[in-house]
Amino acid sequence: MTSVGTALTRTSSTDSSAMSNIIVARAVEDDSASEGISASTPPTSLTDSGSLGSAKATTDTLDTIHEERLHRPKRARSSVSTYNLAKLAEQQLDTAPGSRNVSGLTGKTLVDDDEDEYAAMGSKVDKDIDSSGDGPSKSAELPQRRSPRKLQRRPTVKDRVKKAAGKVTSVLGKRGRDVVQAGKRKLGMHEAEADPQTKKVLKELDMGSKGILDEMDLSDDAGYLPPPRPAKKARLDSNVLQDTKQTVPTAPPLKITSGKAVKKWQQEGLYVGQDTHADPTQSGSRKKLQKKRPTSSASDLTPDNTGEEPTPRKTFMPLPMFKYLDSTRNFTIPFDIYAPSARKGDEKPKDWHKLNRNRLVGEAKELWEKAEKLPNSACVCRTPSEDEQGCGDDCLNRVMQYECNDDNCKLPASLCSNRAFAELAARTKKGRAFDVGVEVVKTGNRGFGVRSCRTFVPGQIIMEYTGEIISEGECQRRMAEDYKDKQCYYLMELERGLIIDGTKGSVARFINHSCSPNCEVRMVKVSGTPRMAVFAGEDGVMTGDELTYDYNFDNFGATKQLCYCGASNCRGTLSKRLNAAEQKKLAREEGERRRKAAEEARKIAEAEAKKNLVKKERGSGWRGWVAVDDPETKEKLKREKKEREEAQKSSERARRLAARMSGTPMSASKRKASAPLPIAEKKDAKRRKTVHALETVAAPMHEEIEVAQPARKVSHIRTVSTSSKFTEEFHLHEPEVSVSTTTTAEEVREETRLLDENVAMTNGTEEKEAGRGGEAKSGLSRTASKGKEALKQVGLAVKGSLLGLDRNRPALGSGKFRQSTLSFGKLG
Ligand SMILES: C[S@@+](CC[C@H](N)C(=O)[O-])C[C@H]1O[C@@H](n2cnc3c(N)ncnc32)[C@H](O)[C@@H]1O
Repeated sequence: MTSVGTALTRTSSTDSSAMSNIIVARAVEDDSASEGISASTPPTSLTDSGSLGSAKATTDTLDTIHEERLHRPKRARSSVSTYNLAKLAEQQLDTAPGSRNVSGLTGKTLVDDDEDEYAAMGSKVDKDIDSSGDGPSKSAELPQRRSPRKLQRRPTVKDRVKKAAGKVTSVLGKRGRDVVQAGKRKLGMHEAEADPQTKKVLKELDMGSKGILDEMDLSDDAGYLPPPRPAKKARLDSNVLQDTKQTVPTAPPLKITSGKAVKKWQQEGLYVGQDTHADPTQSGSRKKLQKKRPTSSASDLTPDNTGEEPTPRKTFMPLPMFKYLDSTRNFTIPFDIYAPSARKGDEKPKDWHKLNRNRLVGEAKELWEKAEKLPNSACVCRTPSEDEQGCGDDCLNRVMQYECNDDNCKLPASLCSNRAFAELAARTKKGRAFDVGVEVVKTGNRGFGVRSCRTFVPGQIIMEYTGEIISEGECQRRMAEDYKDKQCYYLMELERGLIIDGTKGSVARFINHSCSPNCEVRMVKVSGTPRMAVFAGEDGVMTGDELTYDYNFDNFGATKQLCYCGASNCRGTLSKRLNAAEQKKLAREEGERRRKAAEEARKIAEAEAKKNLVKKERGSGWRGWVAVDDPETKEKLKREKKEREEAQKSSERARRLAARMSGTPMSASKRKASAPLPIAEKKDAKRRKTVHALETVAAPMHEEIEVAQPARKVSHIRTVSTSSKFTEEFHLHEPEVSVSTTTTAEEVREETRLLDENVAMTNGTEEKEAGRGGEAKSGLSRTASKGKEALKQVGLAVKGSLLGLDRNRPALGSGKFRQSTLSFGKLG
């Protein structure tokens, strides 16, 4: 490629556009020259008609511009192949250097009248492309040879701007440096005149290797650089404002844009906030929405094209998607995003004939026609203030259950709030899911039901209850014959003895009953015709809620259907709502029933508490083992024991014991007659009975004086028995006490008293138990028999001994006594 020397300027950074933006400044001698050539940038593609017609366009009048505004110029598409313009320019320069124009191609623009030149250019291009081998020949794509008139392109916005300005501007930014500088000076962007040295540097900087210009970022630091160019739009605006005023004061105002497509940001969807300015109900036409919405741009605060206040862009987090929702974390989808919808495969109601309009059936027709015409109603509501609604609660039409319309209401529809059916008709006309707003779904235990797919404000109409309008007679017949085996009835009283049978009817027939409903059904006369509709209750309806109303069911049959509404105030059955007096009576009865139940519960609780108290007082009788190595504990135990002894001496029991020992036994019957035994004693008495039976065999003269004690840890120390004396020594560890039994009656008594409390001994099982104890067996058996013998001699009998050694530790002196009884008795 031949270098075009210093005259070439590169203004774009991309390869393709770099080539297409080449201009030959050599041909431009001064500012006036630039006027002549105006926007004669070589075509960047075959379809870039803007370039082709540019020369002609500059001569058009403003009138033409105005006309042309009706037709938007087509923009060049980047996908279309472009000429190798550098090469073309090179050839043109070589072949006709003297006749080059600013495009550097032919010395004339492509739309020059000289047809031969045009043809030559076409063949040149063809040849050039073919020979380059870059791809298929583009000759087929070349503009067809046509009259110069036809080749004129429509002026673009830029053209119009230039025209309006009257002189050439730097609209396209594709001028030689001189032209650009001249243009800048014209725009008041004065550049300091560079000295020759600076010019040289600039020249060098402008030149890249191989004659291709590099795009340079020349910072202001250099001192000789022009001030930064204002944004293109600003330049355009200032140009137009300046130049239009001066040169074409009569020109009609032109809408000037930068020519760039404005990025339109989505206003709804996953990544945008929820309360959009757009009404989602109107979202059918994308275009409409776009118009409604303020145009936003990348910045968060961007003034829109309409010149309104900047609209802050919503920066909410996106909705959680995919994996996040699969996790076990509970997540509630915001109501205005949540869009429940029946799924594929969900059960659908069968045998349902949809009927979206009321249909008069049988004699109902006659009744309807014969019926006295309803009197007309008219309201006199005043125009509401800004924060009010027209035709509110005191609207005469509303009170009379009439819907307002243009005949009976003076307010315009937009200000009247009593036009529910009109609103419904407008909303459902489109028939889209959101507008309809409900769907039929299967419930757990109440058959099908109706779910809301959107929100409804309190009192808003949701849907009409339609079906066959029948007479009361027909209703009875259907109940008795047609529906006798049915579980569900869809009959609703309309008025004047007419009934709507929704068996064939609208979706409203599927609405279930609730004792705490979120909707209500009301009759409204629309243009004199009574119609039923379901309205949102006083709390409104949220997306996903099941719609319910109170059936206030008149149950003629004997059996009442159970209600599964689950409300806290559920009446239990699908029955009639009670009036105030009935409710009062019911409440009274309910109160009484509750009071009785509470009394009963209190009694039971008291009895239970008593039982527990007795249990607690009685105790378990087992205290468990206590370690007595600690001297302090030992001391404490001794002290406690002494206190107990003191207390017992003066106790009733001690007196009785003393009485017995002194030979005045109390019979069991007498004892019974006296003060009742404490529970522990009762238990002991039972045990004594057993003991007594044994004793009867062994020592019939014996009188029991000892009772059983729970096992205690006892160390047997020594048994000494002589003919006159029976001594056994043992040590009781809990409570800490050393016991020495003696043969004397006094000593035995004393021991007995001590043992009464502390020592556990076996009765009757001693030999058996001891038999397993090896050494203990002989020793203890012997001791026992000797002891008994000795006691006999001193007038005492002993039944039982220090036996019942622990099987695992049979050695004498270290055994643990299990439950055992030591009985002493006086020989008769
Ligand atoms: C007008 S239909 C409602 C739609 C009905 N669930 C269906 O599947 O066609 C009335 C019937 O629904 C059932 N139903 C409605 N609400 C109910 C409730 N709260 N508890 C039990 N059954 C109910 C009863 O069988 C009743 O006769």
